[in-house]
Amino acid sequence: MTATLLDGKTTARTWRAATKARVDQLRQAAITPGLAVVLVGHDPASEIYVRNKARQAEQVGITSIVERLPEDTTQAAVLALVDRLNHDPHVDGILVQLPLPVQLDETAVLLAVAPAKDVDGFHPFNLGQLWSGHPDLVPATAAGIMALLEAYQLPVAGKNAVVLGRSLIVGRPVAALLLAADATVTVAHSHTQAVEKLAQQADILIAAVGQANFVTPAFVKPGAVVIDVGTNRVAGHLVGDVAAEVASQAGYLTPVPGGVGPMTIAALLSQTVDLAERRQQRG
Ligand SMILES: Nc1nc2c(c(=O)[nH]1)N[C@@H](CN(C=O)c1ccc(C(=O)N[C@@H](CCC(=O)O)C(=O)O)cc1)CN2
Repeated sequence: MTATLLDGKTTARTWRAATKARVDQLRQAAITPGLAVVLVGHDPASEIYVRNKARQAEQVGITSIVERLPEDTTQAAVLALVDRLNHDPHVDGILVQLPLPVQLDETAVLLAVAPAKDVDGFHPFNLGQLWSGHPDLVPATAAGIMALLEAYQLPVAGKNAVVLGRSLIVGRPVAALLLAADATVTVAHSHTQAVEKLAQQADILIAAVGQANFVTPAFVKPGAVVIDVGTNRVAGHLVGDVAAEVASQAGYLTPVPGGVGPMTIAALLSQTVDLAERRQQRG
């Protein structure tokens, strides 16, 4: 058996086309969606992701502003910028690219983003909505994973899902979304005992640990859906958290690159347009 690959690149392209159609509608009503991206410092991976976000936003007709701040920026300067964006009527969505330089308090910065413009869904208000079973603005990678499962008509309700990793960006929000979709969810992390055995119970296995080739065939129930969220650079190559041999054990598998990554940006753009549509409804 060889796993069916879940093609995030193609699925994201289709999603972006739908998003563009929504932008075209808004533009007829003289509304142009606006996305502000705050990038502090020069993390090379963040530079790539921010460039891709801005380029793809422009391709679907969203105006994107990238606000760059130097590596040694103070907390006060970041908060002042976020406050300005919170009050800018042309900005529908604000995101602060993570990780932030060490001198900055990430929690305080994310708290400063107005919940109604929190297109990344990291504000405690939106996380509270998510965990209380009423997801609204949700973290993009988690939304992208759910959209990919839906695009391939892979059922979630009643399935056992195991999430490897408990990060703010992926593990926690995808666990909440799987729960909201009626899966039985287990979150494993660095202190979890017998993680292989636990993972073997999964119909849906989400690998978001940030360790190349962490998930071997011994983790995978034959036929399981395996979602690889890893973006590890090994000898200049991008590799996931899932070892290549898993392809002969899983039923469905996301490739890296070309799986979850493109879906993350497609989800972000779609959610930016959700916010612009709300602006239109407010009149
Ligand atoms: N504020 C945020 N920061 C970060 C997030 C986030 O959702 N919000 N997620 C990650 C990085 N990320 C988006 O920001 C992201 C990661 C990967 C990709 C992607 O398309 N990957 C491609 C490969 C690209 C490459 O060559 O590196 C793929 O997997 O095919 C998009 C977005 C951390 N920070």
